Amino acid sequence: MASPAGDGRAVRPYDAAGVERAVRDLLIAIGEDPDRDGLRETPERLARSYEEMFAGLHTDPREAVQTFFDLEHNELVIVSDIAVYSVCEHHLLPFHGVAHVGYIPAPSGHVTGLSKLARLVEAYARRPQVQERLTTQIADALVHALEPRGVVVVLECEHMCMSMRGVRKPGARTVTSAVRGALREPATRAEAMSLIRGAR
Ligand SMILES: Nc1nc2c(ncn2[C@@H]2O[C@H](COP(=O)(O)OP(=O)(O)OP(=O)(O)O)[C@@H](O)[C@H]2O)c(=O)[nH]1
Ligand SMILES: [Zn+2]
Repeated sequence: MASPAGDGRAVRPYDAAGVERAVRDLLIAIGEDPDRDGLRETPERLARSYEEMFAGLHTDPREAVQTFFDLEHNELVIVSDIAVYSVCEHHLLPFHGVAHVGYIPAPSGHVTGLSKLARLVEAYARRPQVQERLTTQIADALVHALEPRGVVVVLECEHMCMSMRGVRKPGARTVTSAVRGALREPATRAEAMSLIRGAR
């Protein structure tokens, strides 16, 4: 156990061979033949896919926000409709949708590159997640990196575990938000929410 991923957790290195073995066992357990033509390379493919989809376990996502600009802007900056693809930790099925990320820089705080907000979303999304934690982690990482006056993060996602199985309600949208600092004030929060809605 080593390499803390920015939140104090000890994380084992990615074990591709272990994933391959597990996927082969899974195929057998569901009643499939892992040696038939179409499935022979599936354990290796899925091991490669998981390495990509769970790469955020092995990085400190906060490193995504380390480009700062010396520019004065004391009002809202919002990047909306950032595509989100993550995996729910309950069923290991995808959830996907969009993130809207905004902040108000502090006079003495940092302004970062716009793409860095999307990189931050991406880094935390590439872990087994629940939508609430993903939302909170993005907001708290921005507070930590930028020391802004305020932060707002809104995620709107559809969970495949609710669409293709279980309750089977395709199209149901889960909306989560995390709001910090000055953006908790009703007027500022309302402005942010109307800008997010207006961008749609
Ligand atoms: N709060 C929260 N719940 C989630 C998230 N992703 C999936 N879930 C829920 O996790 C719950 C797991 O419920 P369980 O009763 O343990 O599992 P289950 O029998 O498969 O539940 P069903 O999905 O209702 O069939 C379900 O209600 C899912 O909808 C998420 O990001 N946040
Ligand atoms: Zn789920």
